[in-house]
Amino acid sequence: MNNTPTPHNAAKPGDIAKKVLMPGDPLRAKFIAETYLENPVCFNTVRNMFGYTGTYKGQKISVMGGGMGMPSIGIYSYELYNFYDVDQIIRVGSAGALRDDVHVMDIVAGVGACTNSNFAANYNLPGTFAPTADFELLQKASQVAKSQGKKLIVGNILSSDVFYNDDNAVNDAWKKMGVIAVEMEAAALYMIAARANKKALCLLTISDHIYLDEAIDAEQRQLGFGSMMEIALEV
Ligand SMILES: Nc1nc(Cl)c2ncn([C@@H]3O[C@H](CO)[C@@H](O)[C@H]3O)c2n1
Repeated sequence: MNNTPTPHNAAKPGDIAKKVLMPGDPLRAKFIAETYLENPVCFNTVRNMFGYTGTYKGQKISVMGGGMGMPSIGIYSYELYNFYDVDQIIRVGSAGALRDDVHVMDIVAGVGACTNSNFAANYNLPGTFAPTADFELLQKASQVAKSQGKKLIVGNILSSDVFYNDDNAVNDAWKKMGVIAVEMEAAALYMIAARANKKALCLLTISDHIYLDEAIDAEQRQLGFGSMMEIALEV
């Protein structure tokens, strides 16, 4: 470990567990810590990107917000992997469905993350990098979901730099390739993990549908998120 604390994370060496859950919203990180972890201790309040470490079924685990967008999760995940010796980060987020057979409240695992971002330019590659989830984490999540009697939809997702598309035709283009849903962080997390030779997985609860008129209320959002959390905590 070096450079800790960082400009973005006040945690000291040893404050953070090897396993980290990462929602986008730091208030969601606070909720997860207070709801699922025993004796949660806050290790970061820099920029209000809250991070906590506690135990779940006796195992040390941390939860920290990653923010919205690839630059943000790129900073926090880079520091966790490279400066705090974190082994695995599971992003637990929300996404908008593209496929017609995917609906709000469904739980999705991104085996791959397409992107319109230029994030990979950082690595000076002679071609197109394929950001992918760690197979062991994905396999475990699939097993846990099955043991909990839950459907886990596994496939390609899209990490977009844009929430408000100027031309929604872009959604049609991604949909024709079978992309399940759109969010804004997974591709960067997968690239940062690959470069650091660490593990990452993105689990998503579908909160919107780009094409179908489906919406969920706050209670359903909380319920759906909880169902996904019950999987993520066991991976
Ligand atoms: N582009 C986009 N589109 C839709 Cl329909 C989304 N639904 C949830 N998100 C996620 O929630 C935040 C945006 O509200 C982002 O962090 C993103 O990962 C979405 N991001």
